[in-house]
Amino acid sequence: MVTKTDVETYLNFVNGSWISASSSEVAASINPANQNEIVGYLQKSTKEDLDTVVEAAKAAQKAWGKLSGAERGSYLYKVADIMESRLEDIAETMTREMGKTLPEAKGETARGVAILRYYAGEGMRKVGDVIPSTDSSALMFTSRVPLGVVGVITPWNFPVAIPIWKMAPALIYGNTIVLKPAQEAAVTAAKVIACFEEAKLPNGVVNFITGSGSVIGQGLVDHPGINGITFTGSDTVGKQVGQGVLARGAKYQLEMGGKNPVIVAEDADLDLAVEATISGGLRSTGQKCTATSRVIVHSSVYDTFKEKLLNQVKEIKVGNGLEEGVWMGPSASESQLNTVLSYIEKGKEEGATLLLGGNRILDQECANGFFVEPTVFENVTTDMTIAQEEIFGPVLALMKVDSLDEALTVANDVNYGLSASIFTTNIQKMLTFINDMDAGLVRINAESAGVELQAPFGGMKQSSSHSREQGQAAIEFFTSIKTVFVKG
Ligand SMILES: NC(=O)C1=CN([C@@H]2O[C@H](COP(=O)(O)OP(=O)(O)OC[C@H]3O[C@@H](n4cnc5c(N)ncnc54)[C@H](OP(=O)(O)O)[C@@H]3O)[C@@H](O)[C@H]2O)C=CC1
Ligand SMILES: O=C(O)CCC(=O)C(=O)O
Repeated sequence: MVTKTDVETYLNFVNGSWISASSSEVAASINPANQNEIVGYLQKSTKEDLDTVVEAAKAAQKAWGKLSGAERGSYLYKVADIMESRLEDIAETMTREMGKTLPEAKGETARGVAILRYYAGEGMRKVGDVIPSTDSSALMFTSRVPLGVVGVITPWNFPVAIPIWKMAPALIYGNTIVLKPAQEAAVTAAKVIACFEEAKLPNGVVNFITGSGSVIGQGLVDHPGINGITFTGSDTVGKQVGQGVLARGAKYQLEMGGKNPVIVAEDADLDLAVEATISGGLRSTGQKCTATSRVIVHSSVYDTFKEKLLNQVKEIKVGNGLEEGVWMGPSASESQLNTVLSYIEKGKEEGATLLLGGNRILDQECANGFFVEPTVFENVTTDMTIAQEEIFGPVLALMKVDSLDEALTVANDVNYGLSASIFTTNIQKMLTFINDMDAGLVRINAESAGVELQAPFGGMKQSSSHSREQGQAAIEFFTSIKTVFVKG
């Protein structure tokens, strides 16, 4: 039975104050490890609420943009310190709200802190170049200006890291922001915003509004007061966001799906490859856009690799991510669980062989949650749905090949191109893979997941809008270049 007692209601954060939505309606965010537990209630905001939020962000932008980068950076350093002091609470909320294990949630929150400090430092770095003019008495240089108000639309799978890796660069380069987090992780996002509140950024610089994707997400996309949208989420919604923003001439950046392969060559260190396949594919219950989902293995080592993999996957402890010793939590929501189960059914129908898992876990401790067994298929061919579509669940598809050429053909035979790994000890194979793999991140002897905050992140093909986030690449989206010509 669901009880409402002691459950906090989270408000929108607008112009420096927490306020209710005009609808007076709230939506519950529930714990996917125990659907009877409500983690918090969130505002069901309306288009009118959104207008107020955008107005606040717009009004604050000029003064914020005029601060020096160092001044803006000093605010981000404060936010980082506050978030670090609240790491335990934020991480625990994340685990309760979207299911990833507590150590992963702590790691992600620490990463959020590090991203804030990285971009705080960016406030002191160069933003332009001096370019020689053909006129010898003139000075020509580039400068960067903020876009204005940036709409930040984020998913539930990295409820701290993704909002921060979008908000921190937006802010350091002088934009103000409106964050609309995914409903399934909005309590965690509210706790992140509370760190910005505590750091006393000027009113209106950071704003937070919850509500449905179709009303508030789409409302941001269509809003004339929003100068740029940065989005991470599904392929379908991402394309809709891009088209909507383009239609009114604003700027957009999309990070969408992946169908990431790992190639295991005949000369691979198989123990390393097994460990990385499990970590890359099943950590966070497979809910990473960089998760390994296709495991392309050379026929000469296939049987040994398979046996080692199955032996280790069988040992995975699934359960509530708050409990010590649990390696894999639940799917983040009932709808995500049903999506994963329907892909597993599709895999069976289309002729793949189910080697392990494949079921919802309904035993005592897991009965009220959205748990699914770690699942391994073999005899998967590239035309099958489970070899083509992003599952976002703990499902590995084994595919047998006879050469690196064949492995690369299979690996590239998808619409996505986010991340890819190879396990090999042969330098020539490494170089061929680096050259011929169509992915924004190519990783050698390392799992497909794992992003470093100081390096560009983004995909090829339909994984992104061909832009890059994080590191210094972020400046390209969050600013416009101004070319200045000064005649002496
Ligand atoms: N690449 C990645 O990192 C991610 C990929 N995914 C993929 O997407 C699938 C579905 O996940 P889901 O969370 O539903 O992803 P969505 O793309 O639906 O959601 C991402 C964000 O967009 C918002 N949104 C929804 N509809 C609109 C709209 N019309 N206009 C603007 N914003 C909108 C959502 O709000 P709200 O939460 O209120 O719906 C959420 O904040 C997963 O199974 C997975 O395959 C999901 C998450 C991350
Ligand atoms: O692998 C990571 O750390 C980041 C993945 C990511 O951006 C995502 O899943 O949305």
